[in-house]
Amino acid sequence: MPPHLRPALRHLLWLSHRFSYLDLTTPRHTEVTGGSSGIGKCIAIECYKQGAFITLVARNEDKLLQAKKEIEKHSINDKQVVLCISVDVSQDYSQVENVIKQAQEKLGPVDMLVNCAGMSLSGKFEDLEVSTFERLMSVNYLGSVYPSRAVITTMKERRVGRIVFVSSQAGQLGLFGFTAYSSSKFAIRGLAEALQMEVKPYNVYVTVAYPPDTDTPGFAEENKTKPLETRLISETVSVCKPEQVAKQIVKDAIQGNFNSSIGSDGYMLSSLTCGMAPVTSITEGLQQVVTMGLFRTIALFYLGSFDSIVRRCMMQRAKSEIADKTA
Ligand SMILES: NC(=O)C1=CN([C@@H]2O[C@H](COP(=O)(O)OP(=O)(O)OC[C@H]3O[C@@H](n4cnc5c(N)ncnc54)[C@H](OP(=O)(O)O)[C@@H]3O)[C@@H](O)[C@H]2O)C=CC1
Ligand SMILES: CCCCCCCCCCCCCCCC(=O)[C@@H](N)CO
Repeated sequence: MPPHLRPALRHLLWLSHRFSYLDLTTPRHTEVTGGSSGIGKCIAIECYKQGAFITLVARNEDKLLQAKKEIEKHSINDKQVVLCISVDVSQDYSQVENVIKQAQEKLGPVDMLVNCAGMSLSGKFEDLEVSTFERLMSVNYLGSVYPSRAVITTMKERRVGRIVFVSSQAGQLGLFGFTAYSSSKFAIRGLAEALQMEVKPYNVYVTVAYPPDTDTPGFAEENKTKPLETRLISETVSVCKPEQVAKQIVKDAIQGNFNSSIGSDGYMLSSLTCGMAPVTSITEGLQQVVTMGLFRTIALFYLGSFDSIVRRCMMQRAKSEIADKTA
């Protein structure tokens, strides 16, 4: 057998025997950044319903307390705890490390970390402030690095752990209006792929979720400033409920799947953009191999329609400018 075939076969064998289910009823300590609103709050509820202990991380204390109350309604036993931590995950690493240490002293080592704190701002490249690029990179990217960095050593030592990153469909393709947002979400994928290769031998599994537009307070905020082009392009895919997105993310995370996506567009996008991402099952790998050409063909049609939306909007604007001048 050629020598390079041997590790490949070993990998296949490992895939077919892999058993890495994380049982949240044990109970597990799950920490959710951005857990006070939207997708993060629904993820916390989903884990709580399965018996986990929860730490919520976000800045605004009122929102945290309100979310805590809402989550506690779903308890399945009277030992369950919801802890709230108010911190900005994007500012100071030592502060993030400190508060996570305090949470671990109270509820034990973190078994699952969900990096869901994030924000989106859209606009044409030249209209976005330079500070917006810095802000989105620090919240969406560094805000995922800091908490992960703070828990990874203990996870490796214990040979237990899940790290979930919430990227976006806009972290799989670049769209009009998302120069600042998309790049911060693409960055997460690079981090996740590299980290997964490092921690897999320690039984720590990384999941990257790529949700579509989801009906949350953050989405409503984003829509206030969305360019027409961005709105029309993203309307190609329907808006999801945060509960549905959260269910899928938690399911993929406890199964140890690297990729988590929603719906048929989500499935196609993830398959098409799998690149050198780690593969979690033989079926997944086979599906990617078989569907690649077909999905690229479908994608060419999508790209054509996106380009024509952009061109139409440009012509429309030019027309109304001329009308304004002549009026
Ligand atoms: N909704 C959507 O359409 C989609 C969202 N996503 C991603 O999912 C994640 C959640 O989105 P969504 O539920 O809509 O967002 P929301 O705006 O509803 O909630 C965001 C949460 O993150 C917290 N947060 C924001 N900034 C910080 C910070 N610097 N430090 C600590 N906590 C912070 C917020 O609390 P506080 O403000 O009090 O700090 C809040 O709990 C984001 O990463 C987003 O990019 C991905 C695809 C689609
Ligand atoms: C075979 C190929 C299929 C291609 C399908 C392409 C569909 C593209 C639609 C992209 C929508 C972008 C959602 C961003 C959501 C987000 O992150 C913000 N809402 C955050 O607030």
